[in-house]
Amino acid sequence: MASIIEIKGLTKRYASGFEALKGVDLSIEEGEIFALLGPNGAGKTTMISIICGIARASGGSVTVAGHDIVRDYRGARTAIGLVPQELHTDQFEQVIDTVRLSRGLFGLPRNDAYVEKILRDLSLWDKRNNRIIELSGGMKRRVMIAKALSHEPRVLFLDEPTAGVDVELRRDMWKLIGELRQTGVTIILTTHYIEEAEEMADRVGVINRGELMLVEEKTALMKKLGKKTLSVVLADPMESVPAELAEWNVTLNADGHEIEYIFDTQAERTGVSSLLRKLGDLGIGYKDLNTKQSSLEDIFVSLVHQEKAA
Ligand SMILES: Nc1ncnc2c1ncn2[C@@H]1O[C@H](COP(=O)(O)OP(=O)(O)OP(=O)(O)O)[C@@H](O)[C@H]1O
Repeated sequence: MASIIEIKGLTKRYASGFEALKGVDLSIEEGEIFALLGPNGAGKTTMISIICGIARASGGSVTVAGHDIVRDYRGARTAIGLVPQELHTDQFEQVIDTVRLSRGLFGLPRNDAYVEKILRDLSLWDKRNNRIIELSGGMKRRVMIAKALSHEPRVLFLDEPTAGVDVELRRDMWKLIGELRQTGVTIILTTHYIEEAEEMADRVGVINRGELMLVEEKTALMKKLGKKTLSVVLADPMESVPAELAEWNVTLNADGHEIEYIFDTQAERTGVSSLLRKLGDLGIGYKDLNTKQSSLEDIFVSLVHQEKAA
């Protein structure tokens, strides 16, 4: 797949001297959904702001659809739709007018059929004549997306698309973003919800303290770094974990019916069979065994720990 964004050696030092980006290299492929995942203050918004021409880089280069963001700002910016973290738009304007206006700001001729399509895609067509102030929070967010799409960009940036929204709305947003991808637009979203990256992204970049710690296909990331948890459902409850199981570092659940063992699927010896043998030796019977994959949350926590230790 061809890349649509090329970021090389990107740095950002704020006037305060704070280094928010410390040499980021990243290439985004056309048509993918890329999640930039990181804790508060990691540098996600700074990176998006630079790519979108809102903030100036201190060093490095970025091209969007082949246009250098500094030398050919207009070309780069035209290829981008940005849905910022904060919702700002004229509250008294009608939905359809605000979307038409956004398109006009890019110097494009009026195109009622296209505007109708995006409003329909975003389930806003029925509300097209409403003033923004009359819409619910979720609808307002969708208006921001419609505005960002109004000039037919090739890349859509969503800066924390579901920050502060309830679970139901978050699921709607995920579905919507999945549908937008079907239209061929490349989507880059920032999030600190691991669940969100896990749900939607093709690839995930983990950023922490201005450094891109890793970029991986989501499934490969899960496989590579994923640990698994083995749950052993006991035939009879235990009061405490026998000393003989200390080397596996197992935990006993509150009612004593289940023990859990976390193991590395990539390790030469996972410890699973030796644990089960030991249970047999100790005469501890079990009724069921389950394993489950660790989430990105676990992966992220272990990455940050590894970095701290280094
Ligand atoms: N104008 C500024 N001047 C100085 N420091 C800044 C400025 N803007 C951001 N920073 C700092 O740069 C770092 C990165 O901020 P940024 O907003 O990019 O993080 P983020 O990953 O988007 O975080 P969040 O998830 O909280 O939105 C933070 O430590 C922040 O305090």
